[in-house]
Amino acid sequence: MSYLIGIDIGTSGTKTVLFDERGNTVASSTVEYDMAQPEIGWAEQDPEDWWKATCQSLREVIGKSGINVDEIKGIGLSGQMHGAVLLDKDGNVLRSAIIWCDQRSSAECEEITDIIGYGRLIELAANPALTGFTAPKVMWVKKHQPEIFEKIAHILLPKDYIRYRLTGEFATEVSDASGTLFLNVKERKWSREIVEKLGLNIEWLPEVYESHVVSGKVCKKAAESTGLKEGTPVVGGGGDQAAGAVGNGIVKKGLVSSTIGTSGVVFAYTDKVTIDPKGRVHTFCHAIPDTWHVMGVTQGAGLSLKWWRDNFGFEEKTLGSLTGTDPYVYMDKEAEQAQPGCGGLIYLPYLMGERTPHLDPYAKGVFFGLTAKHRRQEVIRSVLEGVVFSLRDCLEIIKGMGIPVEEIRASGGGGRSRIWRQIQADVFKTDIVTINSAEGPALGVALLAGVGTGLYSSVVEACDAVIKRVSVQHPNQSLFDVYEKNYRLYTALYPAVKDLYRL
Ligand SMILES: Nc1ncnc2c1ncn2[C@@H]1O[C@H](COP(=O)(O)OP(=O)(O)O)[C@@H](O)[C@H]1O
Ligand SMILES: O=C(CO)[C@@H](O)[C@H](O)COP(=O)(O)O
Repeated sequence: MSYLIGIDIGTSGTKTVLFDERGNTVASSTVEYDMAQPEIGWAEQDPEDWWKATCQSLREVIGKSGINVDEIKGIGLSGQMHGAVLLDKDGNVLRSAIIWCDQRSSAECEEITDIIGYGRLIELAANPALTGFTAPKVMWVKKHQPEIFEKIAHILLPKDYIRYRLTGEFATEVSDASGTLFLNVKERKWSREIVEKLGLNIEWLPEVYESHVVSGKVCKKAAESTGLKEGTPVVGGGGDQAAGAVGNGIVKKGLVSSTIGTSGVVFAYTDKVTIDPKGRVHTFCHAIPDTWHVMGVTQGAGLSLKWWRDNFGFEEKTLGSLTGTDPYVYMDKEAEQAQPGCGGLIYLPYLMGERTPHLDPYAKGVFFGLTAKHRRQEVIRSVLEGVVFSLRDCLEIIKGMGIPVEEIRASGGGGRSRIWRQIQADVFKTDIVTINSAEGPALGVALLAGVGTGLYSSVVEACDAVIKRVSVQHPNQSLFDVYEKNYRLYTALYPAVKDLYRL
């Protein structure tokens, strides 16, 4: 039997999954870590934590499965996108990684737009400068930490730092590279013009591969730390959204995924570069040659529920640890006890600023319409509903761009929740489908590894062989009016308060 491994360097933890060649999960392990917030709107992680989590989860997966590591034919890497990992000439990490949801670089976004020009930036990078992306983070370091900037010899994305530790190679692939703002997204190669105009060195950027291509092999030192066999091939892999899309079979026109991880993402496949002139959704390379995707991103999706659990969910955490049940499951049950619409309580999930549709790093969370009648149950449910309203904002823009939306597949940690999926069906007024695997990004990059090592002839063939629909939740028409009323209120709230965010 041949096996494939997918490793996903998520924001809340690293998940490693061993699959058999038919895409069945053989063993899985997740190791969590923290996100530091040194200031409001800042977000950093220590790349060493990702590496330790990768080693531990690989050892656990290999141990649990009991397989012979010779049978692992390939490894794929997926990860949270956009983070800036800065290394010196000897490969040492220069500072904590500034990650995707960090909002400190709005001045640098303006500077980048002035230097390159908005129109030219869209022509080259297909996207405007946003605080989420890598380039503004590097420019922030250039301005605020010149002593670190002058030592930079390599700029890597989170999963590509893990690739460096696993293989010793400096490499990335097109889907994740798209989120740096350094890539010419149409031509699928670095834009020398952008990099040099920003006063950076193109030599600092790694080799860019297509996502299924073998980028290196597990080195001796990494084999000792992880239990893998030296020489195991590691393919390009994908940014977690493109990887998750492959793992959900979003590899054809009309298919769309709605993912609730730490962030929330509505992702649609396209066979040509399709750009929102207002830049509210991202246009990136897909993990399949000659294809692209658009995606709307809400910053605080699963993060909102995690924030609630960590700060107010003492009861659910206690119950969870007593019974061995995930506290989120208790929270789902509580949300089920509240009426849809939450008696007019509306939540804006802008805990880490917002990308789609507002592109506003200063946006903040709001509970609107609280009354003495509201209980804990309504508050939890309003968080679930507010996140889905934000995903609907993403979906509306994608539809408005003329991209066909024929089937929506739920994914991510939040996609495991039946009630969160039903709210999506009711608010989107469409069926919500689940597939036979919940491993999303890890499965996606394992399939890419299968293509790169010859087990499959193409990504589409791999997805057709492995991914099957298993459930459909239909929208409940009787709830359309209540949700429509709340969604209208939701969309009116941001314009009403946005000027106050900057005070
Ligand atoms: N049973 C559940 N019900 C509702 N939400 C859940 C459940 N399990 C996980 N989640 C949500 O999923 C999020 C984590 O999703 P995941 O895809 O693992 O994140 P990431 O890739 O960002 O690390 C949590 O923050 C939580 O909000
Ligand atoms: O910034 C984006 C996509 O543009 C996020 O999707 C990150 O890639 C983090 O993902 P999760 O940790 O939520 O999976």
